[in-house]
Amino acid sequence: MDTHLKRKLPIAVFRKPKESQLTAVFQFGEDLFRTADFQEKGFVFAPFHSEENAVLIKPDELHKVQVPSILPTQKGELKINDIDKEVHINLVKKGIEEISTGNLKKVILSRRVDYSSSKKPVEVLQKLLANYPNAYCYLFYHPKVGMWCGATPETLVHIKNGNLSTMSLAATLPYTANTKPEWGPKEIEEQKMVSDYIREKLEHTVANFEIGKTESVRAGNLWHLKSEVKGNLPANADIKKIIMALHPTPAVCGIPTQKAKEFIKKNEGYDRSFYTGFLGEINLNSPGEISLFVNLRCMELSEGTASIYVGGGITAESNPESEWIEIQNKSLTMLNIL
Ligand SMILES: C=C(O[C@H]1C=CC=C(C(=O)O)[C@@H]1O)C(=O)O
Repeated sequence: MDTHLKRKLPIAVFRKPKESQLTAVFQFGEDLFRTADFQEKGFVFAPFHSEENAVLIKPDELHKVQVPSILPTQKGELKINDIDKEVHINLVKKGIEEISTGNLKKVILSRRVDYSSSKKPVEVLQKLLANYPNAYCYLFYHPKVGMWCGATPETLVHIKNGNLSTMSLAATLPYTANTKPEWGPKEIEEQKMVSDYIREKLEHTVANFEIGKTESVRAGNLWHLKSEVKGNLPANADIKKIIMALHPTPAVCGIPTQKAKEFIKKNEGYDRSFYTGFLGEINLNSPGEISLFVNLRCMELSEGTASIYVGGGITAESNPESEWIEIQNKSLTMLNIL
């Protein structure tokens, strides 16, 4: 992996949640390929704004190894970056105002924070694997795209043997050991909006469509609300259409989707790039097997800088100060690694 990175060649390395196998996809040659219809074989990496097709890393060589067991890192003093607190609070207030006009029901508002870091990518990946066994941990590099890594708790879609599964994941509270979180109406509504959206998008395409019960799940130092979703695909299903119907869900964009997208583009004041896009394997193990995740709890690594991306769902009930604390807590997932 080190040699490949030194030669500045495209690579994607990932480990699925709760699994111990690490997969590395090596592409020889720096061509920038894109998927046309998700029928290709490889690893895809898609930005939030999907005007262009997702980047594809072709598996010129594929390696699967067991993840070496590494102990989780001891957490030291964390330096949270409070710069731009006012900027974010004002953005959230603007979101709440827009919701009060009836133009939007929900919008995810985010920011990017730069930290200086000289950590080697391999070391960052090792730490992600050791600290977040329940997350999808990855490292992605393409000389024409950049270097990204993360530990995401959110599935976009899995497809295998015609069975489809996804999840409705939203709402956040700090993780507390030994006690289950107490969710308020704001959080319950916030997550329900995601479930309703998925229902609307898939119910008529997928047979035996079913949304499971909502449960609290841990993601690092956070709790979220999650419902599992499943169904069966018809034999002639258009995979690209299904993926693009789910991306972006109101867990990362908002309701209604188009208006929320426009609000985000106009007001966030930075380019989300691949944050809140999606990534993962397509047809790598067998034709028709797809395993995609939403790019959350992630960072972009460039010379001496690690840029952490975080956001949170804003509804009519949101409190700007609490939303600020929430994204600070979310940024700890990556900050713990640096
Ligand atoms: C947009 C993010 O999280 C989403 C996923 C789970 C909970 C969320 C929330 O509570 O707002 C967000 O919808 C992020 O981590 O940057």
